[in-house]
Amino acid sequence: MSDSKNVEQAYQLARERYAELGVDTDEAMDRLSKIPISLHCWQGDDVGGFENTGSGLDGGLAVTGNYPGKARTPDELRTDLEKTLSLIPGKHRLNLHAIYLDAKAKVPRNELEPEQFATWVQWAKANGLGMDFNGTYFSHPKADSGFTLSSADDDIRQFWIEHGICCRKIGAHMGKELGTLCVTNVWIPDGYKDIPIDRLAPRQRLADSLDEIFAEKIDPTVHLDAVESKLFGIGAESYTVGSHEFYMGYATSRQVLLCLDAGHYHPTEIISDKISSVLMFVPQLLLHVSRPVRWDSDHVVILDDELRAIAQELVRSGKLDKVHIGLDFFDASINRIAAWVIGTRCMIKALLIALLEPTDRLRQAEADGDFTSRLAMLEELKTLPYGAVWDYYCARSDVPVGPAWLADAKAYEKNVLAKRA
Ligand SMILES: C[C@H](O)[C@H](O)[C@@H](O)C(=O)CO
Ligand SMILES: [Mn+2]
Repeated sequence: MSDSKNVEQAYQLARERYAELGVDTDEAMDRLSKIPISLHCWQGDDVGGFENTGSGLDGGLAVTGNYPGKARTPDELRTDLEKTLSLIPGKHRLNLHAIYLDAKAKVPRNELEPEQFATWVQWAKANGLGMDFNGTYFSHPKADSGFTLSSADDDIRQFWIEHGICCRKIGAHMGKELGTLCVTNVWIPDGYKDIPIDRLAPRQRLADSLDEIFAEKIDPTVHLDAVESKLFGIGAESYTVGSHEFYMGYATSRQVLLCLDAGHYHPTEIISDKISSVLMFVPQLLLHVSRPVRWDSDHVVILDDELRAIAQELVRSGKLDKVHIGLDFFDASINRIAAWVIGTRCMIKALLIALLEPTDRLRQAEADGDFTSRLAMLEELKTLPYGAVWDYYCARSDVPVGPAWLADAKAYEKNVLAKRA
């Protein structure tokens, strides 16, 4: 009782501080509550999926750690997601990969249909969630050569084109069923470990394959396509077919969404600075918010400078409605539910901080050439009591305030995860 009184009192003080700067904290919270984050299913089981083919994770991806209790079945993953979502304020989305099908019999990836994802759609409906989708072009014998949609082998390339076509149909079905548009993302691992002679031909084949996948027009109010670039992967260090330049050109010329993954660039490159440029040329963006530590390590997202900069850019640009915010990290060295909760709460917190900024005032200082005030204000804003607004937002959203969620996650670990040994 006294805790909630403290939260309320701290909020009222914070509200006044922000009001002095012309910022309406209630309005910021209302806007925040309408921004969905697409939670990636693959944090729950280390990108394993439920195909049960015995193929390990590949495609240049790596998950480190062996924390006990990972989800082994679709039901376990859904239960873990329910727990996770109960600790995060707001209404969000689920981002599912094709290898997370829920089917009794084995179904080849080039024959997948909405039927194998029916339980996921039912579950999403029951929980008021939208869904996004991804083709899985890795962890499969037909990806063993290191090439999929850009393969020189016509059979292999055809197999993956068919997979891409199936996935769009599944994504469109999800969008229709759930009444909220689904983004289906394409990421492929194709590349060479060592220096290639022909850099062009695989890229030409990739463009042709994508054109075939995207040939059928789908109602953009139920489904959109996205393509994701990458700098390199383990085992594909010298050449990645789907580079940034390739996909920037492809997405611009075909007017599909570009996916910016925070871990897919040179170590000092940041996606926050790309958002405004890219949005000038593509209709919408998909983000894979991640945290690269020295490489594309997919660490759990935290409230660091780049996360804050991404959120600021989305708010300041006024383009929140053109950007689909997805997460992409996987850490098997800590409690997986906690990893989801930490990363997602940080993403939402970063958006709240950005929404609490007196942007018009800062913009005016910049327009006036008063860079002294711009810098001074940016620094002063860093110590304003956004934590009190965040706590109040959690309380009014009926989720734990402050670190209280951790006890809940630990209890779940003891009562559920630990029993999965
Ligand atoms: C599992 C994801 O699809 C994958 O992480 C992809 O989005 C990526 O970022 C690959 O590095
Ligand atoms: Mn990604």
